[in-house]
Amino acid sequence: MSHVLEVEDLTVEFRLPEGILRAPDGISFSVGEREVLGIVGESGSGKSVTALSLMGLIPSPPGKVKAAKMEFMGKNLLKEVEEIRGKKISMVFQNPLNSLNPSMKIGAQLIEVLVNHMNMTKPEAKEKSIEIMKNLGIPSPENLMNRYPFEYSGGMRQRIMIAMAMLCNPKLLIADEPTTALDVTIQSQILYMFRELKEEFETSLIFITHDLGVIAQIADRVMVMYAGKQVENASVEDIFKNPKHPYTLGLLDSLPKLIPEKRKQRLLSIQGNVPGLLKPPKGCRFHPRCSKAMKICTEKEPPAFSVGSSTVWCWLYGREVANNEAAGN
Ligand SMILES: Nc1ncnc2c1ncn2[C@@H]1O[C@H](COP(=O)(O)OP(=O)(O)OP(=O)(O)O)[C@@H](O)[C@H]1O
Repeated sequence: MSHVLEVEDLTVEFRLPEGILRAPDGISFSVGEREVLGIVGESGSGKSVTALSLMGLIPSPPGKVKAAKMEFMGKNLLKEVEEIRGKKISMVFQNPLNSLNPSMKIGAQLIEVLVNHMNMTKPEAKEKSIEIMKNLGIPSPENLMNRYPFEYSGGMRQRIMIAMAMLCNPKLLIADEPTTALDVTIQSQILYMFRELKEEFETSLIFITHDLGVIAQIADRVMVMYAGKQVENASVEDIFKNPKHPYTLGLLDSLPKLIPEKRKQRLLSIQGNVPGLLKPPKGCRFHPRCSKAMKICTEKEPPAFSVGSSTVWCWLYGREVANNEAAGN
């Protein structure tokens, strides 16, 4: 699969009065054409900062983005993000009210994006906006153009934001917890819309959530983050059927309905809290909460280990590799 996005060793450093906070801290990942990469992890793991860094939206100071590679369709995002943002990469946030202008009619907001970014005339922009909303299954788009955001429910506003993000036909859409504020029925409708959109517009998607249930419905590949680090990167099938990292197992434990009874017995529930990132634990950041932690986990940060088609940052798999090597296999 060819990649639209390749990221190597991405770190965002915040220089704060209390010290330096790094989240994400040295993560690498890629997104293939029409692939949905789900990023999952507890609050504060660095999911949003990762997304904002791809959009060039990290406030500086205090933030500084560093990466060995941050390439989007052959362009260096560290240098050329201004030309790409809002056109070839767009983003949808959790709260559409913060992104929509409350005092402007919806139609005027959509038209403005196309006039400014795509050099369209107003009639062309109006026609295109209506076409995109129709493609996304938004009911009565002509009528909607003459209304204000407050006249619609949260779910409909989020649909409008998705239409707005799709106006310039982006190759990559980043959605940061876009369904978190919505009730479950509306949430599945919006997830369905994202799935359709991928096919309709041939767009790749980065979908950020703290909810593995949502990941199960939308992602092809999953990056699990913990305290600024990635701990596992695997296909959605492997994450659910053959999870590797004790943290992934712990997250799955909170989803009893999706897990066969037998496996549930050996899963761990995650005790404790995500550590403060100003002074993260030495070695593996998850070790203070991990029932399988070994001495090495408290001393040395785990490198990436390939296990089948998954990549996992955990010494449990390093031990296997080390033992195999010692046995001469
Ligand atoms: N502008 C900023 N200045 C200082 N620190 C920041 C800033 N933005 C984020 N951080 C810190 O970076 C870390 C990662 O935050 P981030 O918002 O990416 O987490 P998250 O995984 O998206 O969590 P949530 O699910 O709560 O949004 C947190 O410790 C946060 O306090």
